[in-house]
Amino acid sequence: MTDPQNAATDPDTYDVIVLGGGAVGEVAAQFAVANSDRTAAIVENQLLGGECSYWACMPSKALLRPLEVANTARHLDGITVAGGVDATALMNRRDTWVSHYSDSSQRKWASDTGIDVVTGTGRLAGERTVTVETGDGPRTLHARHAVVVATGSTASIPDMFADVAPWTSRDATGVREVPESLIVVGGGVVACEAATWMSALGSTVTMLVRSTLLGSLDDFAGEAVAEALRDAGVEIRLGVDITEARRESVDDAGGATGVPHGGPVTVTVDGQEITAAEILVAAGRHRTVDDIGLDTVGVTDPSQVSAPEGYDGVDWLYSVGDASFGPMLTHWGKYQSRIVGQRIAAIAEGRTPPTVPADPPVPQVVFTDPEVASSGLSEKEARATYDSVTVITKPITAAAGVGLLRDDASGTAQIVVDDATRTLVGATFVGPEAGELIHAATVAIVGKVTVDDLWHAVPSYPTPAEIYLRLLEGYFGY
Ligand SMILES: Cc1cc2nc3c(=O)[nH]c(=O)nc-3n(C[C@H](O)[C@H](O)[C@H](O)COP(=O)(O)OP(=O)(O)OC[C@H]3O[C@@H](n4cnc5c(N)ncnc54)[C@H](O)[C@@H]3O)c2cc1C
Ligand SMILES: NC(=O)c1ccc[n+]([C@@H]2O[C@H](COP(=O)([O-])OP(=O)(O)OC[C@H]3O[C@@H](n4cnc5c(N)ncnc54)[C@H](O)[C@@H]3O)[C@@H](O)[C@H]2O)c1
Repeated sequence: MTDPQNAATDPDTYDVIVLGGGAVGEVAAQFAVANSDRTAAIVENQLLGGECSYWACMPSKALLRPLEVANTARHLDGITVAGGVDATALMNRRDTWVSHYSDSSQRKWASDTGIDVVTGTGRLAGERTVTVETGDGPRTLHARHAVVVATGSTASIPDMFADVAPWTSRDATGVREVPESLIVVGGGVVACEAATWMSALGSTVTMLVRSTLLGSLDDFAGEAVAEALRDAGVEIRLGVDITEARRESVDDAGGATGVPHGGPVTVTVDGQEITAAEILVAAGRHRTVDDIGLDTVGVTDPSQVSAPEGYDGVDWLYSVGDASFGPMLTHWGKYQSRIVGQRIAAIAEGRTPPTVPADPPVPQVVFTDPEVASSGLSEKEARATYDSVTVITKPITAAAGVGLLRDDASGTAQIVVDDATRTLVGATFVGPEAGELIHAATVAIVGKVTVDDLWHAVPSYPTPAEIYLRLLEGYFGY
């Protein structure tokens, strides 16, 4: 076996090994070697760039943005918009944004950055060691400094749906043949976003939701999205119980995505049968940590291997992104990767790693129409966390700048203030450009800016950001 400390010329020894080459793993490798002669390998068994680049964020937002623009244009007096959705052109746009499912530009980036990509399935095999099943046989890699687990997640398919070969989010984002009708199981972010574009593409969509839409956010967010989806023709059944799912002829099309997986699907929901041409199961995601050899390094509880501290004081093993038991969001995983990469670099160079704030707020944008954006705590979470909070809620159109964006603008803006420190601890916006508005709240929460100081941060007139002024006026009783 190679001695990791004396293997400078061994092609199988790297300073850092990243297991899993999604968008998050790439950033971990990049920051671990930046401005140094350190070496890194990323082990990847599908496309470099991972779920976000080919099957999640990029294709879904490529499909949703033109729909949002068209909807806005339809609601601006003074211009006329002809026609509806050109499904083929929309899917072509999606294909462009996923680089036609080729990772050649990502591989070029890795090569230009001095990072090796080892193609194959990797597993931890003892301390600082990763074995990889490559097309050319097995390889054993050694890490001088660190191994970062960035193996991501896969769609969860509850047992009830296993035999019907349902569509997952990969099929929905990769849609090639639009089913005439579609049952969507779930009321989370994937379900709401996919219902938006599948309905616009011409599918008759029925959402079967066991609780409410966007249940982790304050109620007004899910209610606004439900109303808009219903207006767009989506049937939404909330609080339902699905007891059976069956499909007479299953055909997985050789693993091809976005095409029918067989004949019609029938589900029994609250005792009643519903049949549709296809079914999309959007019931959350399962972290890919079960078969990656964590047991070979003594890890019995994968949730303990987290960014930024590493595992139980061990400074060579980290996990980031969807695999890390944190929020499953690309920007959050990339943030973890910057922290971990900087930490690995600092330790390798004998420096003290940068300090990291304990609980930075997690922002999220749901790209429905209306858009939903949140950062930090919901009202429910804040009330459970702090002794006393003040919640200020305004119609999003209370700022003239929002009303100007589109004639049908509607939605809600909310801030949550901790009364003890008079600082923002959460914000939620529903409405046009909500995703852009939320970053100011994130900055205020991270900076622990008091409402008294925010009062002097003057938003320009007439921009949507004036909604902050309305909220502060509400706080101060004007
Ligand atoms: C439909 C959809 C839309 C989304 N939209 C957004 C959005 O708009 N914004 C947002 O922030 N987030 C969004 N997300 C979430 C986002 O996609 C994930 O948080 C992000 O992809 C996680 O990145 P990751 O690198 O941790 O994991 P992944 O992207 O899953 O990458 C992990 C990689 O590891 C590889 N791998 C796994 N095991 C092994 C192994 N043993 N050996 C070798 N390679 C391995 C996999 O092939 C994969 O490429 C969306 C998710 C979905 C499903
Ligand atoms: N814009 C974005 O940032 C974006 C977009 C898509 C996905 N994502 C992320 O991807 C992850 C996965 O999204 P998701 O929507 O699949 O998960 P989710 O956890 O947000 O929602 C899962 C939904 O499925 C329901 N569900 C779970 N098990 C079920 C069962 N057995 N039967 C019926 N319903 C069931 C839940 O009640 C919930 O409504 C999330 O963490 C999300 O944040 C982010």
